[in-house]
Amino acid sequence: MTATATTTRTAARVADAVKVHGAGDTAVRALDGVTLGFPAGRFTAIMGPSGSGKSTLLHCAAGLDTLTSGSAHIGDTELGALDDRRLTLLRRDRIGFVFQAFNLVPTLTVAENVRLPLDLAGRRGDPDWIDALIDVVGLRDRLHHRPSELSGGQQQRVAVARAFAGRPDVVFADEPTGNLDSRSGGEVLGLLGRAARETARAVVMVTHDPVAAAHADEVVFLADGRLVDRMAAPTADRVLDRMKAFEVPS
Ligand SMILES: Nc1ncnc2c1ncn2[C@@H]1O[C@H](COP(=O)(O)OP(=O)(O)OP(=O)(O)O)[C@@H](O)[C@H]1O
Repeated sequence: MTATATTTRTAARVADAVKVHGAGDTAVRALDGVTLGFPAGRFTAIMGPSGSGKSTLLHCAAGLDTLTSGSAHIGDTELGALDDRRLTLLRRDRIGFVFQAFNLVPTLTVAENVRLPLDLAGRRGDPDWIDALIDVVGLRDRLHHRPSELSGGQQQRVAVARAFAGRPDVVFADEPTGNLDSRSGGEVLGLLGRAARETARAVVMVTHDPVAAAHADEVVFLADGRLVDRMAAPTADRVLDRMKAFEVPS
């Protein structure tokens, strides 16, 4: 029998990740030995109580912050081995970001905003890829509009297309629907999952919202800086129940 080539590539990962913020009496161990991989083609949500280390994990996995010990990789590249310049280039060329604030440039059109990271990097990019992205996010009839002429949901769809424009290994999203109503938020979340699967990229999202997390292929739960649970094929009710279990009875 021939072996099938179905092994999923791990787009980003952390191993034994420890992050201590501050020093001395005020030191906080925000990550306490997390080992976790984010597969290509999958949408992963990170959940956990306030202060459990979600943002710290996202920032360290994305090279926006450095680990105290352990390692973080994007593809085969270990982030701790890079100097500041190489880390900046890696973030620019191999990682996409989507934030709660859409962060679009108001004077540029939709098409120009999507291409912006490529233009700043002096890269031509892949026109077919960008063309396909425009269809995935459903903005073909808005390409020449400016952000102020778009709804919040449409603006965040532009930000999603921009995050994928440079064919990154992984897209990190930090509360991407925090500024959207539930319908637009649902559209953006559906889009993040579809973009992950159709472009075979990893999408990693931090959220507080069980409804948002239910759009992911898998939810990972942090508590006190540790990975304490994972849930495949999540539903909002199951995620909510799992979150309730973190609440300490008073
Ligand atoms: N720059 C910092 N300096 C000191 N402590 C920090 C810093 N950043 C985070 N922390 C602490 O590290 C712990 C984890 O914070 P983090 O922001 O990663 O948690 P979180 O799960 O994202 O929280 P939330 O859901 O409230 O956004 C918290 O105790 C927090 O107070």
